[in-house]
Formats: sequence, C-alpha cells, structure tokens
Amino acid sequence: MDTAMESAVGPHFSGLRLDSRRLSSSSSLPSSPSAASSCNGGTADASAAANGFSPPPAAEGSKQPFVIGVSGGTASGKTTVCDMIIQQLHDHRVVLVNQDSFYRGLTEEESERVQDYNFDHPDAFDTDQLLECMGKLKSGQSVNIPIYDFKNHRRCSESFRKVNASDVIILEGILVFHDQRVRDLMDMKIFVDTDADIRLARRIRRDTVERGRDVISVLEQYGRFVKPAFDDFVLPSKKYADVIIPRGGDNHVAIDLIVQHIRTKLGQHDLCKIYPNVYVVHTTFQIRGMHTLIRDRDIATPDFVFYSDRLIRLVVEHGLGHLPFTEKHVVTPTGSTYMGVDFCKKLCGVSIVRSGESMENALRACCKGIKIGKILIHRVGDNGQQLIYHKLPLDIAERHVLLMDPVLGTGNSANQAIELLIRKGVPEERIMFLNLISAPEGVRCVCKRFPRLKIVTSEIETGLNEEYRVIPGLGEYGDRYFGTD
Ligand SMILES: Nc1ncnc2c1ncn2[C@@H]1O[C@H](COP(=O)(O)OP(=O)(O)O)[C@@H](O)[C@H]1O
Ligand SMILES: Nc1ccn([C@@H]2O[C@H](COP(=O)(O)O)[C@@H](O)[C@H]2O)c(=O)n1
Ligand SMILES: [Mg+2]
Repeated sequence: MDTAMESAVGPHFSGLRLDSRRLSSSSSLPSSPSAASSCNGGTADASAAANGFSPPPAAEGSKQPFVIGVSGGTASGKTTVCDMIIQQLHDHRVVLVNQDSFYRGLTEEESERVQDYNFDHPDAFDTDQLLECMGKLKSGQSVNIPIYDFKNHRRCSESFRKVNASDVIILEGILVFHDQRVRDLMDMKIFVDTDADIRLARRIRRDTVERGRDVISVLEQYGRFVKPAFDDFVLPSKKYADVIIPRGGDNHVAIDLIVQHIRTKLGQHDLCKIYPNVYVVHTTFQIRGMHTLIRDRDIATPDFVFYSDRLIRLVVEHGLGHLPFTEKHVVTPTGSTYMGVDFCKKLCGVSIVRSGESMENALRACCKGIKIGKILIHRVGDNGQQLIYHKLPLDIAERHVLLMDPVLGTGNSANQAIELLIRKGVPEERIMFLNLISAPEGVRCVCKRFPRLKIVTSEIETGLNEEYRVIPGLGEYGDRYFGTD
C-alpha cells in the first residue's frame, strides 16, 4: 500500500501531498454557517468572492435558487437518490449538477498510467470551474456543463449539457462538502450513508457493467485510492450535513421528507412569503406547457383560447378552494355517512371589461348559475383621468366577490375596481382577485393598499418594462383571446 501511495504523488499525481496542506488549511476554518433557513442565502456569494471567486451579480429583485448538496462515499447511492428526488418532484424547476462532470480530463502522460491516477482526491476536480458554473446558475444564467466519460477518463470535447437556471439546484458528488467555497453555496446538505461493504459490492458491479472496468482493476483502485480518500476527505465532511440518509435509495421515508421540503420551498414565491394572501397555483409540466403555448406569439387564436381556458379554469378552481365552507354530512349509496363540506353559496363574479370577460365561462362552468357583474375602466386622454362604468348585482355587499382580469400589470385598474367594490359595501376580505399572470409590481401595489384581499394567479412574472408592459407576459390578452389583434 505504501508503494502505491508513493507512486501516486509524482508530478501529476501530487494530490496526496498537496492535500495535506489543503486539508489542514480548510479544516482550520470554522464550519460554515448554513444558509438553510433562507432561499436568499446571501452569505454564499460573499464568501465565494472572499475566496477569490466572484460570481456574476444576481439580477435586481431576482430570487436566489435553493441549492441542495448531496454527498456520500462512492456507490452510496447519491446519483440514485438525486434521480429519485427529481422523479418524485416531477417539477421543471429542479436541476441536477454532478461533481463528476468537473473531473479534469487526463493528459496523454496521465492516461498512460491511469492505474496510478487518484480520482478520489480533491485535485482531480476542476473546482474553480464548478464554482463558476454554480455562480452563474445562482445568478439566473444558464450554463454549459462538461460531459465526462468514465471509460476514457476524458471530457467530451464537443458536447456539453445545457443546464438552465432553476429554482432548485441539486449538486451531488463524493467531495461536494470538502471545499468550503462549494459548501457555502448550499442551503441544505444531505449525506447518503451506506455500509462500506455494500458500496464496494455495488461499485464492482457498476464499474464493470457501466464504466468499462474489470474486477481486479476496481479492487486495486478501491484499496489504493478510493478507500483512503473516503477516510481522509469524504467521511470527515459528513459533519457538515444537515440530513443523513442511511441506506440511500432504499430509505423511502427520508426521500419523501426531502421531496416535501423541496416542494414547500418551490411553492413559495418570495412575494407569497411577504404577502400571505397571494396564492400561486402549484405548477406542473402541464401548466408550464400551457403557459408556453399561450405566451408563444405565433399561436393560432383557437389554440390560445383553448389553453387560456384550461389555465383559467385551474385558477378559478384554486380560488374557490379559498372560500369558506360549512360542514355537511351525506349518506352514500352503501348506507355509510360521508362527512363532507358544503360550498359557500353567497358568491358572485365581477369581470374587468374586456379581457376579464374571457374568464366568465370558466367561472360559470364551476359555479352553476353564478351572477356576474362587470366593471369598465375607461381612460380619458393622457392625464390619467379615468371613467368607471359598472353593472353589479344589487346585493353584492352580501357576497364573496371573485374579481377577474387575466393580467395583473401595474395594479392601477385592479385598485380602481377594488375601490369601487368596497364603496359598494363589499368587505375587503371578501374580495378575491383572480388572474392568469401577475407582475410583482402589480402584486405589491394591490397588496399594500388592500392587505386583506386575496390574489390567486398561475404565474408571477419577471416585471414591467419601461412602457409598463408585463415581461415576459403574453401581449394584449383581450385582443388575442377575442381574435381582434
Ligand atoms: N438501493 C439500492 N439497491 C440496489 N442497488 C443500488 C441502490 N442504490 C444504488 N444502487 C446501484 O449501485 C450503484 C451505485 O449507485 P449510484 O447511485 O451510482 O451511487 P453514487 O452516485 O453514490 O456513486 C449503481 O449501479 C446503482 O444502480
Ligand atoms: N475516470 C474516473 C473518474 C472517477 N472515477 C471514480 O468515480 C467515483 C466518483 O463517482 P461516484 O458516482 O461513485 O460518486 C470516484 O470514487 C472515482 O474513483 C473513476 O473510477 N474513473
Ligand atoms: Mg454518482
């Protein structure tokens, strides 16, 4: 074993020697305060910059993604656990980054003596490049991640994997907790803890089946590099973990808990944390797909109407779920009692003419015979003067009001309409504003003025441009829906 170690510390294999210096300097640093409680993890970039790496600044007002680090020994099931989490989440806002992608490619000389190369040493990875990619992702930019080939120990020179900026980034690898700069990027750290014998057995099978190795070479590499590096670097980094998963992918309870935790993080847009009466419909690939279609400027009107209607229906159903209910018991055909609830009956809809009228059918489809009033806000000239026409149910003050307008932009017309409803005697807390997309500026404008009103939307936008148009938005909604564009 000693001879093996010696041969591993030559010019290109200086990992072990360099490492004792690195390890002592990093182990003398205090363990990083985890930013687990905050999605904004402000410490991460600052400390990365302090270590000589400056990620590009985040766009103003953009929220920082939630970064989860997953570490553990080789073949502990890190990749398997991450795949399971991503599969269960079934959400496009989660991306996986593998530390393996940042293995340095071997030089000709190193390739000739590959059996002497220590792939388990921190120096085997290009950590600066990993930090640069993570910094870009954290600041909302997409990145091209190298593709590593375990059979020839090189990166594919031509192809990359494009990873888009996302709300949750999972970073997995044997040594992702080793370097403090990488640890500091993480909001949550998970260590996959699997028995060493099981890991060795899995590694033999995986490397012979998938990575083009034979059993002898796997065992030699394991004894010479993998196990010592596990003891020196991987195991000592376990102390940084917030969550330890025993048995890896077999531990369904732990994986379910982690999935739930990520879902909570995903469900909370920053605006929802500030304004608790703002609700964003939980996104799925179907919802994202429908948004993609209606935002496409080239979509035909019938398709725009079809997919808008589907989305509006979801928003309406979600909004109805926030109305009060009363208990109701019924007897089923089997003679059993079903302890249910009764819908709130004192309801009405109010559409802001003209685009709000596109939401009326969905409301009628969900609430049979519902009364629907209308408000028209008419701008006169350029001096900000407005005329408001309305036709509202006479008993509106006794009803819960579902106010409808597909796009919440500046919030000015919404506020005018809400003021009118309040003047008509509707209590603020009985008004719910339903829309398809909301600009953060509009949400703030409405919520500051009417903090007890509820807003239900299906997506929160980036913001407004200089012309007060919603970005990315979907254009003139009324014209597109009614085919007058
Ligand atoms: N719970 C499990 N039961 C059986 N085989 C597993 C389990 N988890 C992972 N494996 C297998 O073990 C090997 C190593 O798992 P992998 O997820 O690649 O580990 P890591 O990424 O930690 O190296 C793979 O071939 C994988 O299919
Ligand atoms: N060319 C390479 C590169 C890496 N390895 C081994 O991979 C292990 C890390 O990947 P896991 O999925 O197992 O975490 C690490 O232990 C290296 O020994 C390799 O064999 N060849
Ligand atoms: Mg792996």
